[in-house]
Amino acid sequence: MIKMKEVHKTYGNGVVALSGISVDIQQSEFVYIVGPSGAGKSTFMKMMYREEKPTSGTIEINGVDLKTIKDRQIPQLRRNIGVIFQDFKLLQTLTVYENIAFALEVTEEYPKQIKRKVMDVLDLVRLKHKARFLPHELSGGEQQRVSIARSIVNRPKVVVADEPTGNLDPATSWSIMDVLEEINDRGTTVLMATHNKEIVNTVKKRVIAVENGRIARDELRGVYGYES
Ligand SMILES: Nc1ncnc2c1ncn2[C@@H]1O[C@H](COP(=O)(O)OP(=O)(O)OP(=O)(O)O)[C@@H](O)[C@H]1O
Repeated sequence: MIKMKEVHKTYGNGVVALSGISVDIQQSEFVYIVGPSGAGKSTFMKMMYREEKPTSGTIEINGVDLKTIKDRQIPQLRRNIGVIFQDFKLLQTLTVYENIAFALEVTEEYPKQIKRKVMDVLDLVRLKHKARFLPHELSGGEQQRVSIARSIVNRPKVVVADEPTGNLDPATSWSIMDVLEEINDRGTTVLMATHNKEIVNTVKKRVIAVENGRIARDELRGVYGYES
């Protein structure tokens, strides 16, 4: 479902962030992207939702070639790919409910359907009771669960999570991991860039290690393999 072929990325300042990345990821896989700081993990993730374009090479998601896609088709692409960030990126003036509904309204759904879908995902992340809260009234873990709910409300086939536990304490990180595993069990492909050694070494999944912009390891049920 995700095919990267010989992907290179050189930023405008001349930094080579990725070189010669080729990888195949199947529907329903759970993949950790690990590697030292500055190795190219975020750049790899940004390619998936076309925040960045490759300098050369091809990326295909669900048969759609991201290189030839037109700008006006990007919103459609992004509805098929849920994105979760380390810093949640919730809209601070909107309630939990509104933050999630916002992601749906651009798809022009009926109000009744919007309500059902938002409450369903809030149920999944165990936050139905906080639907009317504002982001600043929630803990970090709760905010991340809202952002996960927002990322999956359009039922994307792929969820891309860039350091989703980076700002959270260990116990909260495990609860986020539970939610991501549940989404994955329902058939969604999950790509998670992380520095969380304990999670990677405990919840065994495919591990793709990026070092100096290249794939250094790609192992099923792999290990974190770095000191921190
Ligand atoms: N927008 C940008 N413009 C120029 N250089 C960039 C840009 N974004 C990242 N880089 C550079 O590309 C390289 C890879 O960065 P990237 O953020 O992908 O690494 P990372 O593995 O995610 O790091 P970390 O674990 O610290 O988040 C780094 O050398 C970084 O400085």
